[in-house]
Amino acid sequence: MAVPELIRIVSRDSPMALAQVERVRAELTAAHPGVRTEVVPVRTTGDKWLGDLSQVEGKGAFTKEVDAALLAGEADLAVHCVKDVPADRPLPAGTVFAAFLERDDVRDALVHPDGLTLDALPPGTRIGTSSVRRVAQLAATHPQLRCVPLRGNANRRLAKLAEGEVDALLLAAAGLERIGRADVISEVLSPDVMLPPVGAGVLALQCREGDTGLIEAVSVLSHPDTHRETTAERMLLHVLQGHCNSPIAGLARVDRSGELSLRACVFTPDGKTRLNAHEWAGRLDPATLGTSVAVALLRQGAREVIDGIPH
Ligand SMILES: NCc1[nH]cc(CCC(=O)O)c1CC(=O)O
Repeated sequence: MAVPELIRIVSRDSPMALAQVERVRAELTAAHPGVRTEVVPVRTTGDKWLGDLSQVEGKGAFTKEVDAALLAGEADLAVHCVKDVPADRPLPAGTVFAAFLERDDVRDALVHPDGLTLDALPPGTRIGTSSVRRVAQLAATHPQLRCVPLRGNANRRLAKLAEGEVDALLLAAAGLERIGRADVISEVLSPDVMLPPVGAGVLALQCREGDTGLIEAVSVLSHPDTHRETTAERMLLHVLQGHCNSPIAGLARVDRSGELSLRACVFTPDGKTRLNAHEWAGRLDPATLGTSVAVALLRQGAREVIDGIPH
């Protein structure tokens, strides 16, 4: 196998994204000593536009410019948070996932300056989050709290918290760890309290379809159980065909015996309706499990819930 001498890696230019690239570089050079890597940072629409994401044309606000650089040949390998890669459509034509890295923490975390936990927050506490998934679940379990729209990368959100624009934040624990700020976490929320989004904590490596040498070289970084979980979760989302305003959560897990299961929820924005499905794969392959759980949710009325939300 001819490993390319130089691999140019494209990614968003946020501190979290660049930390992700460093992990990929470290894993690549460990697997292929002697390989050189170069970083090609790009700023995406999602980084530039700090308003409502549903007002940005189409999905993929955090991936479009990265994919374009890959397709234009300005880089050879793209690093994405799977969570930010649209699952309702195929990957951009001419590109493929070459690997899913071992999954990090999937859970959301509460950041409160005085270290309070979610249940201890006083009524009216302003929680900075623009995630419809977080807002819906919080509305259901903690209606006394107030969600305030807040966008921008994790570092900017922490700055806004410090400035007093909000009283607390909900952020992915994995993201905080990546930027070296796990110290601000006051509580890591169990998936039973806050079910994570599809693809939480997973990094994907994407290549040009024809780049077979690179695809083969990069595929050694792939983590088989993460691949199974991610495949089930993304198929769920593909079948459900949600939109930017539809709160959907989904978490697949491979347990100690190697069994794959998938739990997923579809909510109304106020959290008052919560459709729930949980299935074990048994003899089903991961993608078929994703379809099966989606169909279970559709039978409970997920289509009507999703289409009934303005977008
Ligand atoms: N939408 C931004 C984004 N994309 C992925 C992560 C977290 C890390 C991950 O799940 O891979 C975050 C930040 C957050 O939600 O706090």
